[in-house]
Amino acid sequence: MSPVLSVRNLAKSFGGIKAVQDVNFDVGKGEFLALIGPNGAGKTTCFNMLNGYLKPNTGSVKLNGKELLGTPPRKIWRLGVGRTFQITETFLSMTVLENIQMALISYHRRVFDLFSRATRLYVDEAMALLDLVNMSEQAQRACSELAYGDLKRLELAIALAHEPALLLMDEPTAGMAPSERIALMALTAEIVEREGVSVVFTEHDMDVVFAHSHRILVLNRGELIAEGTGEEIRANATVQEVYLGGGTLFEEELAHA
Ligand SMILES: Nc1ncnc2c1ncn2[C@@H]1O[C@H](COP(=O)(O)OP(=O)(O)OP(=O)(O)O)[C@@H](O)[C@H]1O
Repeated sequence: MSPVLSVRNLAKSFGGIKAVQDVNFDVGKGEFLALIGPNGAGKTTCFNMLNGYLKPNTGSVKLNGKELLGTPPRKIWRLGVGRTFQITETFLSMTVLENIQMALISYHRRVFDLFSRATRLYVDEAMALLDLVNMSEQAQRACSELAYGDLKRLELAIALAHEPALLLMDEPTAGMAPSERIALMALTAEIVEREGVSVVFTEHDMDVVFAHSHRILVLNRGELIAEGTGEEIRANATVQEVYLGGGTLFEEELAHA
């Protein structure tokens, strides 16, 4: 089956810093792919080139065979590359349901004059999305009252509102307690399976990475140094050297392995 995303020879430098160098990988339909690496490895730079926020020096990024480079971020989003956004202050004052409705209204390019009218739009679709992240019972709650983990689930539902083919999640569990991280990614994995969405995520917590990803890509100093299943990555000597040398979380993980 042809890949959903195909990345070839992707490179980006900032002055003398080679943030990403000659990166190549594919993402299959329904694949849950982790992009890991020590601090400064180039993960965020890679993501920002995939979603159009950063222009690469060289390379090609194709979504279902269509070249994305040179396409503005909003258009890339419309073509099916989604990302999770943090819910900002304004949206925190709205209810959970209203937040999803706003995402749907924006996706369907509906124009509305008064918010009172907007409250009637896309209720069923919004409830279905809330159901997907097990939050339908919290539909009428104000977002400002939500626990942090619930807010993250809501952000996931919002990202799914435009039915992306590929979802990019840059450190989706940042700031969460370890048990919450596992739960959020377990839910994401379940949705990936059920809806056939492809996901690429970055994550510093190796327990989360090994628990749920189908495949792992390892970046170091901008270069892809390894690719494989959790087991293959754990056993990879180059990866161990990079992480042990860097003294990161991975060190603890390897000690427990
Ligand atoms: N806008 C920028 N200007 C200059 N240098 C940058 C810029 N963005 C990233 N870099 C540099 O590029 C390299 C890769 O950074 P990047 O943020 O992509 O790494 P990362 O793997 O996401 O790191 P972290 O895990 O710490 O978020 C780093 O050396 C960083 O300092």
